[in-house]
Amino acid sequence: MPLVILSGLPTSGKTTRAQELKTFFETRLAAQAQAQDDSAPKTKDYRIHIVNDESLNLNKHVSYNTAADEKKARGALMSAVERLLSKDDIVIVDSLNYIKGFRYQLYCVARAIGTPHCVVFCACIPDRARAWNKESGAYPETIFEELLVRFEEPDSRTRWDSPLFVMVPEDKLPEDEIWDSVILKKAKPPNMSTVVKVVKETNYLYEFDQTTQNVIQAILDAQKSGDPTKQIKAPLSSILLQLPPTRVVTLSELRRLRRQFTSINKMHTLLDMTRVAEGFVEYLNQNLNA
Ligand SMILES: Nc1ncnc2c1ncn2[C@@H]1O[C@H](COP(=O)(O)OP(=O)(O)OP(=O)(O)O)[C@@H](O)[C@H]1O
Repeated sequence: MPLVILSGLPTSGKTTRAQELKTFFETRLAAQAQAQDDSAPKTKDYRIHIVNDESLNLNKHVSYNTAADEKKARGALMSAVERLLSKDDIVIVDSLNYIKGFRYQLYCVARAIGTPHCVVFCACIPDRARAWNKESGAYPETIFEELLVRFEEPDSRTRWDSPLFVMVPEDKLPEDEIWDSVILKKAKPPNMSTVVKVVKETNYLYEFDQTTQNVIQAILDAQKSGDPTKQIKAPLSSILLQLPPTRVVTLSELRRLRRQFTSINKMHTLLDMTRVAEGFVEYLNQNLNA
């Protein structure tokens, strides 16, 4: 049965999704068994496993410390997948899976035993994942920031990242699409998130630049004409921008923060422009008022 590879930034909601997926598979498989044959034994003849740091007794504060520690942790993950995956076992790999070469190796394990696979990408803006990490204390701050920079986002154009299901924390799990592609193994039309992604990639950086530039322009306009203590409504953002009340923000400062925000986020080509604008406003609120 299939291998489901989760991928996402640290503390972006992967384990939450893994549990949701497990419950979904259990419910749907049980309903299917019931519908097929009422006299069928009620015991399940399939197993569903979540492989993650917790199941492997790995400590995030240690596993990502050095390249050697990471290699060891990835080795443990890979061995568990190789041991568990079979025609009767669904394996959900709940880990960052942020290196494309590693996702390729996982895909090869599924191929080797002739079972389908898919990638579920938990897309989440870095600021939100950062806030969740602060709350949960899952990763030390420096390790969190390093992982953010190194993250290699899944790309549905590669065979090992396809089929790819992309969702932000608010999205409903695309249960039927996942079921069709990895359990029923129907030939899959590109899913909506994939289509949206491909369209976006062409213009993404241009739109990203325009969106963040518009936020900066809104600040400059407000500073020129208005009361600097008021909150500014920047284009596309429902989150208000709060300027520091006691000083004027310079253009070079804004440009520097925009460069930083761009370098952290430009890889995340799945964000729509509303999220980019709001992410940038939140980033400015944090950094201008620190
Ligand atoms: N949709 C959501 N809404 C609100 N909070 C969420 C949501 N998803 C996850 N969280 C919170 O974010 C934190 C991290 O969630 P979770 O453990 O699922 O992430 P993860 O990506 O598996 O983390 P890790 O990288 O540590 O394995 C938790 O404190 C959880 O409560």
